[in-house]
Amino acid sequence: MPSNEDKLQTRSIASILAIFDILIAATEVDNIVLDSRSAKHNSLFIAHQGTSNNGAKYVQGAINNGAKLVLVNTNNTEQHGQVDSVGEALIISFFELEKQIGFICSAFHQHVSNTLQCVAITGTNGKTSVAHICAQLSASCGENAGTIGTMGVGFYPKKQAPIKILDTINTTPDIACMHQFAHLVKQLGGRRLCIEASSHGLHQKRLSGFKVDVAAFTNLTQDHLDYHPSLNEYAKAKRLLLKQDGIRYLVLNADDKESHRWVEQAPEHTIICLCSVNQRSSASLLQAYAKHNQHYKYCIALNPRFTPNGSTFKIKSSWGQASVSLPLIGQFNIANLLTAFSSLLLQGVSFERLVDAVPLLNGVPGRMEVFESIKHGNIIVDYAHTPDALEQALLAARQHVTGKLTVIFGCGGDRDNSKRSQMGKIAELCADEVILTQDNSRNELPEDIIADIQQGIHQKSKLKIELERTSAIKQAYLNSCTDDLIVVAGKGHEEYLELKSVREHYNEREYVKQLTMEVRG
Ligand SMILES: CC(=O)N[C@H]1[C@@H](OP(=O)(O)OP(=O)(O)OC[C@H]2O[C@@H](n3ccc(=O)[nH]c3=O)[C@H](O)[C@@H]2O)O[C@H](CO)[C@@H](O)[C@@H]1O[C@H](C)C(=O)N[C@@H](C)C(=O)N[C@H](CCC(=O)O)C(=O)O
Ligand SMILES: Nc1ncnc2c1ncn2[C@@H]1O[C@H](COP(=O)(O)OP(=O)(O)OP(=O)(O)O)[C@@H](O)[C@H]1O
Repeated sequence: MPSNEDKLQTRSIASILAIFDILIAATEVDNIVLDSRSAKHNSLFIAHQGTSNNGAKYVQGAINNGAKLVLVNTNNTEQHGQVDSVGEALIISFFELEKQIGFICSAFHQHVSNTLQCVAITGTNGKTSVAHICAQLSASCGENAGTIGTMGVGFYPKKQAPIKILDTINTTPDIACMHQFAHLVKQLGGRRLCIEASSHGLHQKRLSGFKVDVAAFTNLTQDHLDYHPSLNEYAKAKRLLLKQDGIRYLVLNADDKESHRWVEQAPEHTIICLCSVNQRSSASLLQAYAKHNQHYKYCIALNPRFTPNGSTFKIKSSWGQASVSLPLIGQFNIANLLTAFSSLLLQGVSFERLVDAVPLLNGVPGRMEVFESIKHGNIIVDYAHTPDALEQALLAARQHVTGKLTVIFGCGGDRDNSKRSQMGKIAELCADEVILTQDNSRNELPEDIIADIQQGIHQKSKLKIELERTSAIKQAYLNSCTDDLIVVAGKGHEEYLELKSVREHYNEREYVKQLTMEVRG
């Protein structure tokens, strides 16, 4: 496998600049970066206007790190193409640079996104799950697929175990990284790319120049109100995905009322697939609707039955119907499956092959991941960190427990604090015991965050507080019986705890695995 450092087949930067009437001598750059800290020998650094800073401040830093070429914005047409030198580096002024960053990065990477079947997923919850389910199904059906999102850049080769290529800081990385990572996936033999489009990423245009074939929307509930001024603005940011280049298909969650606005604003000629895990009534309505409108398809799940390890249900769709057994916990994973399934059907993957691939699915690490125990209750490690996700996770867990359901969670610091008491309320309502602990408290005191969560909890008899996360898990575990279930929410796959702005190593999945094994032995 090529490492991230390997040189990719890229286009000459001089030929790209020539499109904009900027003529420079043949100059080879190895990569394009928007962050001076990632610049290396032979990089092109593009000074991008961010939300709080302008990349122009970091030109010298990029040059110190080895950047050979730098593009900086000018609003003066006469300065367009002006070249200054600093040591051996060239700094080129570019008129309205911001509008062309996507094109430049895309052209440098041979417009790779045009050559991949790209599925972009947005929504408050389920993006990572859908992206990974989609890539896994694709690989099982014989088409290698890559993923870009919260879990970094991944690759699902057909007939082999998935590969983690690299970690990313953001769910939706910056423009230069998006094109570069897509190129890596292509280089590994990827035919499909499943990407997570976060509301921040869409609002900050991190998908500029990226061609998307299928846009999928999972759901909308409250999150990120520290960044978006209102829920309406947050919803609008998500709908920016509709403006992405190349969209031919939309996959929408018909059970979420926000989907109506997606339908209203859908680009002309897109084919829309409506998914539903709701009751028969809505399902037959969708079916009838799709029959009378050639722009609509449907994909619905009927009669779900929950088993200890997942669910069985019938899929009815514009492409056919079949009974399936899904080895993932929770009703929301049925919805996630339908979204991934429909995206692939729209792109021409065979219904029968997809149906055969469903029982082979593996869960996404840290998403409703069950650690079984013989002597005590099982533990589920989950990434729920929004009110809706916590509710869905606990409702799902309830379907798999006969004894006591305990939830252990905290909330992140320096982020939307209005969700804290709501999460407290949901925990009290859906679990028998609530243990509050620390999450990534960042610059806040964990005690203050816990106090905010407690505002939503009235039955104090249900409540325990244990600041130290592993102690909270251990205590709950040792006090549990075999028919009890413990859900530890918030950290999922992450391998750190961010306290006082310092990231300490912390791997909850490893800890829980050890704990359940130790006591077993
Ligand atoms: C608030 C926010 O979204 N910030 C993101 C944003 O930063 P920014 O626009 O403020 O960048 P900036 O600091 O103004 O810098 C401007 C430019 O200078 C560059 N720079 C900056 C510093 C430096 O030393 N050298 C340098 O070259 C930056 O790379 C950037 O190109 O653009 C950066 C590059 O794309 C992101 O890394 C950064 O994410 C920060 C780390 C972050 O925490 N973002 C979170 C809120 C986020 O985006 N989350 C979503 C997922 C949300 C979800 O869970 O659904 C995500 O997609 O990750
Ligand atoms: N379709 C869904 N609806 C509601 N909750 C969901 C759904 N899918 C997953 N969840 C819950 O949300 C949590 C996060 O899931 P996932 O990582 O797939 O979402 P995400 O949108 O990628 O989140 P993030 O943007 O924070 O990375 C899961 O651990 C689970 O508890």
